[in-house]
Amino acid sequence: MSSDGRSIRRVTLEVPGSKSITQRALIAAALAKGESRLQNALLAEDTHYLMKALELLGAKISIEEKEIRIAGTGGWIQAPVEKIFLGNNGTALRFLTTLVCLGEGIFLLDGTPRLRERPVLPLLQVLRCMGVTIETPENSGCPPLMIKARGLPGGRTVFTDLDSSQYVSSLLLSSPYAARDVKIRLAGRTVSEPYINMTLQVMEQFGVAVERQKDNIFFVPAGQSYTARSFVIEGDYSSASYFFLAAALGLARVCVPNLTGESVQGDARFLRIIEDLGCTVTWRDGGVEVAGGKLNPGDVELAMGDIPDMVPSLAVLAVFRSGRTVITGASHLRIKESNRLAALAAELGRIGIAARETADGLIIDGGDPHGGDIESYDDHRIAMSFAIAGLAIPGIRIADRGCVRKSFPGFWEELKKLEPGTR
Ligand SMILES: O=C(O)C1=C[C@@H](OP(=O)(O)O)[C@@H](O)[C@H](O)C1
Ligand SMILES: C=C(OP(=O)(O)O)C(=O)O
Repeated sequence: MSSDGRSIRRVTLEVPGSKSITQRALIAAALAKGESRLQNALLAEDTHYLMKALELLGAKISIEEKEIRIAGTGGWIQAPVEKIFLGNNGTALRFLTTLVCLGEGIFLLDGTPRLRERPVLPLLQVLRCMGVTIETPENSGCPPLMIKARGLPGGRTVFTDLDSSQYVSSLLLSSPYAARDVKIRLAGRTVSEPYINMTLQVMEQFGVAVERQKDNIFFVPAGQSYTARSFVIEGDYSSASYFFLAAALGLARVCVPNLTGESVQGDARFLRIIEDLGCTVTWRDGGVEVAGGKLNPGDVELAMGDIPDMVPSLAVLAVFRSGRTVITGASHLRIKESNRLAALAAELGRIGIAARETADGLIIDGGDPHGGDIESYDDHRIAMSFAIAGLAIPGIRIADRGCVRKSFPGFWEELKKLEPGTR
């Protein structure tokens, strides 16, 4: 029953395979020798850019019956004549920056104007210290990158005060093929740490051992290689968060199949957050069911540094709570597909919600939202989170709906199941 006594219908909503696991599995499979098969992989703009790039680097990839088949390179990376264009795929840009170092020759990595604003400098500095020659012709520490590769030398490295975990994942993923052992130490602040754990898990699943000598020290022995395999990818928790949000707002009881409670995906924590805010979460039949509708009032503060992609979903949830929601630890949202802190503050303002950007997050006072035209900033997560607000408030229109193609091309189709009057 909803708070006004109406019974709430149950809706099953499907999400594609995890974007982050798919991209790691693609890298491991492309470096392995022999054929790997990825089932339930994400087929979306980001993964298409990565697959196209891996083909240019020598992997053979085909998609048959939704299964991705990859004949790996065995670590022999070829230098393409053309430049490698990655759209606005930050993960692929960072992962390939180290991977191309395994080859010999000149590699050019580039992307959209927004990708050209997304930093890679901390990773470039580490690779340069190892002896790799890398130029950023725009002299910005951002793409386009020109990498003159002669194999990855390896050695000891330190990353200090990370603004992206993707640099660490990048170095970890290619390190088994380095000339020497690689030892990585993380100093100071780390963000998005669950993604590093995910990298370690996928490496292990493809047969590579990484020694975690301390929480912040990783040792990858040289002379290892990935083993080609069949690999099943679990559902994407980031994509599922929009449907959990819909359940939290009382739009339906939402069941999402193909998710496990023991996932390595950090974004699974969004379920615990909404549980604490008053939702009920039940695990059944290999999936999860969320019921909500009555959110606990009062002020809350949430540190989101580990799960940055959940901030848009949480920000929209905050609109519908009475009380203040303070989001901290999220300054790295400024270097995502859009400057997500600025984008969220601006768009919440357009629907009548007081939201203020802070040095590392947002302060949002829940209230009485009204309709409005929402700018997407070519950012899938802004479009998808406000789309849920649009089901709860009349008169919300989302500009550039197509930007969801980056991670969830079927989003709007799936969302129709939540529209009033559909069964
Ligand atoms: O490694 C990954 O798959 C990702 C890491 C995170 O980025 P940062 O580590 O840059 O925060 C996350 O925001 C991104 O969507 C995917
Ligand atoms: C930040 C994201 O992706 P990427 O960094 O790979 O562009 C995202 O999907 O929210």
